[in-house]
Amino acid sequence: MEKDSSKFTNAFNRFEEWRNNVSKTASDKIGEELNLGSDTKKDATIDIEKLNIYIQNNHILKDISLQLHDKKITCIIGPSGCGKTTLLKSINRMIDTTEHVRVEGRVFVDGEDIYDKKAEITHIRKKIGLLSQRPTPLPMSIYDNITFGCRIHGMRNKKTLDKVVEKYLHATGLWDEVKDRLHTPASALSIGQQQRLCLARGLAVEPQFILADESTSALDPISSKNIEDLFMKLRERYGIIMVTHTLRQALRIADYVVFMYMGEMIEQGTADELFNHPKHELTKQYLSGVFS
Ligand SMILES: Nc1ncnc2c1ncn2[C@@H]1O[C@H](COP(=O)(O)OP(=O)(O)OP(=O)(O)O)[C@@H](O)[C@H]1O
Repeated sequence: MEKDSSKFTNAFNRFEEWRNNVSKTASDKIGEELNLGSDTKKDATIDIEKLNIYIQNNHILKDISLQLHDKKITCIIGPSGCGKTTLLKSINRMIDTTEHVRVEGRVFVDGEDIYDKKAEITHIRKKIGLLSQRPTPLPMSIYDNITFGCRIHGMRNKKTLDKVVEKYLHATGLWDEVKDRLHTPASALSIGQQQRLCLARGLAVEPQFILADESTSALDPISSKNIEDLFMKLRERYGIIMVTHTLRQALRIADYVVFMYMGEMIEQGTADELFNHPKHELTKQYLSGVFS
């Protein structure tokens, strides 16, 4: 049995090495092309205070208090059904789209209580973009996908919109791949390209935070690595909060980790604290594969 598992680990490590080599060119290019300009953006935080969420009277999130950091990647991990996606959706009020939901507690984004009666949802979602599990291009051209949010927020000038399209296609390493077909349907792009386009669309409205819900799980290994590399670059400017099922992915990219179990936040800390010195027995069991 031990022999089998070491065979598996060796095969996995060889696969990772291959993937790193194959994706190196693409990832170098993203590094070169990602020019987001000088960073004058002030650091923001997300403060979650005693958040409880009930769906159809089931207590889904239990008394979560947590601070999420700007310019860092925080990975939310935990077994299936523990509430990771619900937590993510509660941070930009996507949870409001769930039927029979009740929210108690408060979520402050850059000091603003997003559950305050006066809070404006469009404004909140502009501050906190969401990248879903599967790419969700709008049924329109590449160009219109990127400018969609900007137009909603009142940007009309054609030259400014052209600049936005070029900037964020560069930022996501897509410019060279699509610059000659900006006005063709986004649906014709590969799945990996579509996911980068969705990220470019989210970035174009200048959010403070990016939420990513297993955003690489539907992608092939190379496209998945490209998105990971992008996140590593983007954290110079944005706070990224990412739900992942893959512990190896969290190990590769997380600055902070939050471990959840059955609706509760069991443990949180820096990646080093949580992976190398977990305090809670449940965290230790989860990391060692006792349950998944
Ligand atoms: N719209 C809904 N109606 C009823 N129950 C829901 C709804 N959305 C989520 N739940 C329940 O809330 C709990 C948490 O779900 P959630 O999707 O947040 O978990 P998760 O940790 O992201 O799971 P997974 O890793 O499998 O995606 C689950 O028991 C789920 O069945």
